[in-house]
Amino acid sequence: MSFDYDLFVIGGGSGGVRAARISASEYGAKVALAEEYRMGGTCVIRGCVPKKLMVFASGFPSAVADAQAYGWDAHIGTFDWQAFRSQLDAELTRLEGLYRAGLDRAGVTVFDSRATLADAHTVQLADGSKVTARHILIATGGTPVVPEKWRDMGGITSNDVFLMDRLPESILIVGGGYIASEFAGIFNGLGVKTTQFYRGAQILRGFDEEARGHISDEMCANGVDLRLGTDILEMEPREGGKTWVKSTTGHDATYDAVMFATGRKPNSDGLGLDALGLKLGKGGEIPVDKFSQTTIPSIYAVGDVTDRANLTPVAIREGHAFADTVFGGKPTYFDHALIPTAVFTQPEFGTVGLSEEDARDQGPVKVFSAAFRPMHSLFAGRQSRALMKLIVCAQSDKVLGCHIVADHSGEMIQLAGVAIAMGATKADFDRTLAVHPTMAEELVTMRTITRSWGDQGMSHK
Ligand SMILES: Cc1cc2nc3c(=O)[nH]c(=O)nc-3n(C[C@H](O)[C@H](O)[C@H](O)COP(=O)(O)OP(=O)(O)OC[C@H]3O[C@@H](n4cnc5c(N)ncnc54)[C@H](O)[C@@H]3O)c2cc1C
Ligand SMILES: NC(=O)c1ccc[n+]([C@@H]2O[C@H](COP(=O)([O-])OP(=O)(O)OC[C@H]3O[C@@H](n4cnc5c(N)ncnc54)[C@H](O)[C@@H]3O)[C@@H](O)[C@H]2O)c1
Repeated sequence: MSFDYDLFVIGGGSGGVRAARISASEYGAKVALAEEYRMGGTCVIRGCVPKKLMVFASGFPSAVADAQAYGWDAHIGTFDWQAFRSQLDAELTRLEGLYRAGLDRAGVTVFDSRATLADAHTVQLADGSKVTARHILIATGGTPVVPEKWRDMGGITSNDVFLMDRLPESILIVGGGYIASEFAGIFNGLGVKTTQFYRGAQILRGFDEEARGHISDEMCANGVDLRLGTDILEMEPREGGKTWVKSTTGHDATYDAVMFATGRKPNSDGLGLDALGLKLGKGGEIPVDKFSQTTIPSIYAVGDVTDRANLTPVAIREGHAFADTVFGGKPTYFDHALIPTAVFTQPEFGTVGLSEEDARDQGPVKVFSAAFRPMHSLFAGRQSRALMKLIVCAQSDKVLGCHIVADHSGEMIQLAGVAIAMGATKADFDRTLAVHPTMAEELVTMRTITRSWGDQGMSHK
């Protein structure tokens, strides 16, 4: 049977673009890709990139305050959201152009259109036309979810933040995950009166508990009004686009904006998968095997739509592995076991491997933990503390986890991730010479065990 293309990719985000480019340029496949919004997907257009630029923008007031302590006659002035936004828009347009150019160079045909599946080898475009392909890759990403009760009440999500006409004077952020906690720091840093509601006991569920507590203390000290064990009880739109909210703890206030960062769901609705007999998971994710293949052999899926680990580098690796497997003749899969990641809260959180809680459930561990006031902020008179933590298997001496709460910890954790992926032991860390004076030197100079857990009978895998 002959097809129009060897591969049709649905979705021009991190996973889809990588898969399309590698399949076409390295393996000579005839590839088409459909994108319904803007090339680059969530990461480039409304995720990692604009978010990180907002993190940078929000860091200047504290940098200027530090500058004063260092002897500079420095004053911050006011923040011009419109000026920032036009720079931001121009940068995103530039990056979008680079993505398009990359696809073009690789010889990928691009359809600026929504695409759905008509059958196991046929894609239907928004204008009704149909295109056939030997393989179809679904890389449609995810979308923010607002709790049903509060939809249509004027709340915003991370998709809307980058398109705001003006900076709100006050904001309520609902949620305790990556997005809520990052944006609480961003808005607070930009001078917006920021309240965060999280219904659970501590933000950033699933991460190391000591690190979560440390971040939340620092966020509060920086001025975020973080209310734990708190959710929205009642909500009403008010004049001038404001919103009145009553919390489950009896507090009520009117906010200029309410942002829901209450999770994301895979973009699998309306793709036509049901009709093909492809059953979705409970959260709408497309189930795949380790090679990203669905139960229909010609259809694969990568990235957030599969809800494995919803991070850009993961989507890219999955997309690349797909191309190597299907067109490169090298069966390859991405192992999701050890994922270094950073949460761009203020202070930043870099983390890789097991939390203290997960590690001690699996066997005996030694914990090395140090909280201290780093030189840079100490001199500036700030009280903020950094946290460096290593979780070590008591039997093998292998470092199982590393958790850093400090400025630039995302940069540090990238390198700690290399050592841990290589199976480094605490002794390997210890015999590495310190780089002085840095914060990271603490990672190779912690000699005293802070805590030990478990009997000495078992060892970690
Ligand atoms: C606010 C925010 C901040 C983030 N920050 C980080 C970070 O700092 N670091 C990190 O690693 N990750 C971060 N992420 C997560 C990261 O953005 C995602 O994990 C990553 O973009 C997933 O890539 P993907 O290819 O699966 O999907 P996406 O990048 O979402 O791409 C999917 C594309 O498919 C298109 N599409 C959907 N349906 C169709 C259809 N039927 N037809 C045609 N096109 C379609 C969409 O328009 C979209 O462009 C962040 C996410 C958000 C929301
Ligand atoms: N720095 C990064 O790498 C980065 C940054 C942003 C996002 N991401 C990725 O995007 C994913 C999604 O981020 P997210 O923060 O939207 O999701 P999340 O799942 O991490 O957090 C959602 C939060 O909303 C809360 N919540 C859910 N339903 C609620 C309800 N009905 N009422 C009140 N609270 C509710 C949850 O308890 C949780 O705290 C992340 O898991 C991550 O993989 C990564």
